[in-house]
Amino acid sequence: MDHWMKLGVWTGFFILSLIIGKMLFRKLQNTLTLREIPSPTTSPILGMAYNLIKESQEELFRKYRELSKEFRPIYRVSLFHIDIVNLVNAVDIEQVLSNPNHSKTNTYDFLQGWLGSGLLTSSGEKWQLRRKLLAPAFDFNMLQDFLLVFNDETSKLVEKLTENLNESGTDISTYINHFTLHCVGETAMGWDWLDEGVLNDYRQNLKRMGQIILERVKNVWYRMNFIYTWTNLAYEEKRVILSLHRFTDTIIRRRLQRKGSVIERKRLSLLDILLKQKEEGTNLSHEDIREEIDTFLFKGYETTTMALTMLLLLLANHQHIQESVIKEIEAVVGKKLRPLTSEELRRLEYLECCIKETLRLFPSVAVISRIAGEEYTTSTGFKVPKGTTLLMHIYDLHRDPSVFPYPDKFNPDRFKSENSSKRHPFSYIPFSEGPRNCIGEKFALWELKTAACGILQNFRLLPVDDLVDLKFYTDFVLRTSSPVRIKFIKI
Ligand code: HEM
Repeated sequence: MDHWMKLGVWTGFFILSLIIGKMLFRKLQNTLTLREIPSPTTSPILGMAYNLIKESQEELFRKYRELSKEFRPIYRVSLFHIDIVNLVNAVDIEQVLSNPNHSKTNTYDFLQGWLGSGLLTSSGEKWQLRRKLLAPAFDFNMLQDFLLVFNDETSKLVEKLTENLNESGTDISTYINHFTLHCVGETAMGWDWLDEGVLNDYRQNLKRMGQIILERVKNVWYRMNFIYTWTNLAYEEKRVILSLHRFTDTIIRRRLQRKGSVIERKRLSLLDILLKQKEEGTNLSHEDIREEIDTFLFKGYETTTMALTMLLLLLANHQHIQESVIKEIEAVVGKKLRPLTSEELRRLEYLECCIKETLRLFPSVAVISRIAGEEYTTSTGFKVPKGTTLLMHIYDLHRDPSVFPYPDKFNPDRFKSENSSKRHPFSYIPFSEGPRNCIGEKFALWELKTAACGILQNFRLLPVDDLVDLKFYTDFVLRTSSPVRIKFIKI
């Protein structure tokens, strides 16, 4: 090696050391800044990673609830060397959600193989374009079309429940899953002609996809792409994604093969809206369309399943509240099952309070995350460095006793306008808030109201299991780990 070459190597080595040194110094500085934030005592090196590996998902869910209670409004946990800041109060959460510089975390990257960079997973300019493109699919006129689907599917749900009445109670998951998947499937793609067997496979694949992502979130090694790629789980994920994509591709292709322009169809689905935009010159590839359809299904299916399940369970366990809802339905709609109008839905105000209270106690999306895009100071004076992972625990925010007295009690009156108008706007956020709030909020409310109304016109709901015995866990959606049973008494 000649003199100049040696000099070059040493200079390179020196510059690299400087860069690494600077990074380590910044990491140390950030760690010291974050150490100011209160934190539970955990395993010294592993931190919460120890709990992630060792404990069941139900146990972890319970542990986080305890931490939120003990450390409200803010606490820090660590996973090996990574510090995570947990927020449990309205002011701090507003600070994060209303600032677009705080971006989504890499947990959303785990979804990219399946959902590409669609509305949920994209950011910046691409997200803005997509949000604008999809907004017409959720406007009042489209919702009126979607209501036709909700009405049809409610009739089928009531029919199925009637055929399968069970003295010892019905495990409602099969029925609710079927209802919500059909609602979102038909409104997204107009798939009313689909075969049940194909749908069943699709449902199984969706479920497995959720489990795979949970495993990636839980297992620190699986978070590292260069290790994950070589695992059996990654291999299985590829297979599941292939099936999910094949399903959506087939539907898009079949729709395109139908005669005539999509603009001429009367009852439109989200797919029609996107194809219409393409016909009118918007630059949308087949993959772009598929990723939005898949996102719609992913976000619209299990969130509403959980909400409807918990609404029925809470009503079964609170007979006097169920009676009041039934009285309202009789006054607004009558006793006989029939298609509802949007005006009738609007007038079912007490039912809406029950849905809101259900989503307060059991928000389908229990936690959302962001990466701090810039350094900022929390309401209680702690500095949060740029790049910090932030978890916002909607579940615990909704159980803040200073905002919701007797927080564990099911009390829909909290949402009557006279009781809720003075609350901080970020103290109740089941659909999130700020620019990245849920685009499907109205869709979900209309669907839930239609189903609950049809069911209560036909059945009295009685409890089978005690609510306090239910165990929960969460991945992208809140879930129960045991079946939810209700006794349906036909009237
Ligand atoms: C009870 C039902 C629902 C709940 C509780 C819910 C909740 C949420 C929450 C909390 C977010 C923010 C996620 C985050 O920031 O990480 C979100 C986003 C989103 N939701 Fe929903 N959702 C529901 C139903 C639906 C439905 C029915 C659809 C579509 C049909 C839908 C589509 C979306 C989409 C596309 C986003 C991403 C929006 C964006 O980033 O611009 N959701 N939802």
